[in-house]
Parts: sequence; C-alpha cells; structure tokens
Amino acid sequence: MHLTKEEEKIMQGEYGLTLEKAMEILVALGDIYGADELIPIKSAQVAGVSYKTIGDAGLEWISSLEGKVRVPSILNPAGMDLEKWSEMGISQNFARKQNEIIRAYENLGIRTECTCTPYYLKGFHLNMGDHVAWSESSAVSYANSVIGARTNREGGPSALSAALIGKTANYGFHLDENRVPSVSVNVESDLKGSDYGALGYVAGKLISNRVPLFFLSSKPEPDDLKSLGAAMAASGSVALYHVDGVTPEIGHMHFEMPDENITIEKEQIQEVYDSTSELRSRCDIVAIGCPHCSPGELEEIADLLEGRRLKKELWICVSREVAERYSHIVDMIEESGAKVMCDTCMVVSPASENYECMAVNSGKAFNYVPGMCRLKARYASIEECIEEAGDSN
Ligand SMILES: C[C@@](O)(CCOP(=O)(O)O)CC(=O)O
Ligand code: SF4
Repeated sequence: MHLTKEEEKIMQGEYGLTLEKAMEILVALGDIYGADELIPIKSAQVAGVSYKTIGDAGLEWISSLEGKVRVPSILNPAGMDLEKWSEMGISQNFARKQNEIIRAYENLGIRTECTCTPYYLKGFHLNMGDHVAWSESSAVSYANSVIGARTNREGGPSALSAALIGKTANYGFHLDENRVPSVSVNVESDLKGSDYGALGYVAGKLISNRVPLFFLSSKPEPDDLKSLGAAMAASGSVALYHVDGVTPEIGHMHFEMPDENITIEKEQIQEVYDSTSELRSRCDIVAIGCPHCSPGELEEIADLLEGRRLKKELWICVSREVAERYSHIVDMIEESGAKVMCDTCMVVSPASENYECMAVNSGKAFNYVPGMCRLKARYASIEECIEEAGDSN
C-alpha cells in the first residue's frame, strides 16, 4: 500500500506510540484486503463501549492511548443509561467501570454520546458518496444502503485507529466494484412495520455477506429500511443492500443482474412471528429501539401508549440527542410507565439479564438477545409489544 511521507513518519513513531499503533492497524488491514492507499474519512463511530462486552482488558487498552481524534467521532451504546443507570438495576461496580470507559474515550476527543444511529445527530449527517469508518453493524448498513455513503464494517479498534488518523484504508465498500449487487431477492407480499425486521432476519441467513438487490412490492420508508438492514447484519453479515426504486445508489449504477435469485414468501416472514407465539403474554419485559428510535418511531410509540398504564417493564432505547430534542414526546411516553433509555440498549446492557423473556419488534434484537443476554425473546409487531407491556400476566 502506498503511504505518503507524513503517513510513513506516523508509522515510524515520530508522532508517538498511539498514532504508530493506529497506523499499523490501518496498514495491516489495507495490506490484507489489497488497499492501494489511505483515504480521508468524514467521521468515525466506535463500537466496543459497553463494559459488558469489552471488560477490563478493553478499558485498559483504551486508557493507554494518547492524543486526539482528527475527525468527528462518536461511540456505540454503552452498558447503561449514563444518567439513569440505577433505575435500570445496574450495579455500582459496573457503573464505575462503565464511566471509566466513557472518560477514557472522552480523553481522546470522542463525543461521549453513545448511539447506533449517529446519522440522526448534528455533526454526523452523511451524504451519498461520503467515506466514513463506522463500526456498529446496523449503522454501517444504514450508511451504505439507505444513504449511499461508504464504510466497511469496522471493528472497534480499527474504527478508533481511523478516528485518530482521520483516514481509512481504501478497500471493500469504499470501492465501486464491491458495491454492485451479487444476489437478487424477490418479495411479493405486502410488508409493514416489523415485517421488515422479520424479512431481514430470514434474508440475512440466506444471503450471508453478499450484496442483495431487493425487489419489493411494498414501498419501505427509511425506518423500515433501518429494521431490514439491522436484522440482515445480525442474522447474516450484510453490510450493504439495495432496494430497486428506493435506495439511492442503485439507479446510478452500471451492473449486470445477478445470476442468483432468491424468493422469500409471506409464510417465511410469518414464521418469524409464529416461532415464538407460545411466549405471548409470558414476557416480563418489552424492549423497543433496536436500532435506536428515530423521531418518527418515538411519535408512533407515544400514540400507541396514549391513555395506557403499563403493567410490565417497557424500555424504549434512543440516542440522548433525539430524546432531548423531542423531550415532550419522551414525557408522553413516560407517563404510561415506560422508560426511555439513552446511551444504551437491550443487547449491550447487563440489565436485560435480570429478566426471563423479552418481547421485541426488532429482527436484530430477536437474533442477539437469547445469545448475548441469555433470556428468551419473542418477536412481535410494535402494537403487540405495547399490548404485552400492558398485560398483567
Ligand atoms: C450487537 C451490536 O449492535 C452492539 C455490540 O457491539 P459492541 O459492544 O459495541 O462491540 C454490535 C453490532 O452488531 O455491530
Ligand atoms: S440497539 Fe440494536 S442496533 Fe443498536 S447497538 Fe443495540 S443491538 Fe446494536
């Protein structure tokens, strides 16, 4: 890989050990994947924030780094709401360690808001063609597919390295040739709301890490695409997809129709709901907001909760900036007894482990909750999730 003189100097340690190591990580990845050079990035999103997932080893590594990031950088969800952690049942010890992690990232100049939907935040908006280094898989999918920006699915250390250097290696989804569809997917059923997450859950398993081009008979909104992409990134490892007539890049692209064509039937989507229907009314917690809610989703939840008093725990996960911007909607939601949680989510917080069965409307959460939190998960529409939370069983 070609390095500029300045990049060579960083690599030789002239600017200190942190930048030397960061450059080594970027160059190692670039060499493995055949990158020709490093390219500037507009922003970075760094995963590996929850003390539950990175532990003491992660905390020690981040604390050992020095210097400041060179581009706007932000964190993935942490293991707790940084303000309301005790209401979540988080232990003092966990909270202390989690705060140390956040301070260590803050010392590097990273914005300490913790979210998987940075694209809703001021300073992190993306345009088509922008190059970034983001790491949370649903954020990667949204940036690539819904916006048409360009990012690989970075690991925590590589996103942090890119943030410190302000560049990433030019390979994978930064290059035109890797963005063309390699499999087409036909879905003729009418879809709405959580059907998109269920579709993503099914499709991800069939597609693995390829680039699908969907032909849908329904017209998805950005929130539907967010659910579809998040689920496919979890049940498979899809980092970029296109939807004919909907996502921005496909209309501008020259490509040959993929040889392989998959059809997904309504029954396969329905099966995602049916597979856990025996858990109806049996869950002790309901969690919405995987990925973190958009303003529109918050409004929909507020409407569904109007006039209700909940019997069960209901968590709504959202970024702090969106929650603060729409505080009147948050207040309406919380009147029902629901808890709006910022900086965290049902998957990366150890608080989920205090429950036995979680109802979710997210194909991604449905995929991760049983393994990462060791509790049962039920897949249901947002309306049914709200019903479940109001149910006294
Ligand atoms: C499950 C996930 O959404 C959050 C956990 O990631 P981490 O703890 O931030 O590395 C990560 C992902 O799918 O990219
Ligand atoms: S809410 Fe979902 S998408 Fe966001 S970090 Fe948690 S698991 Fe990932």
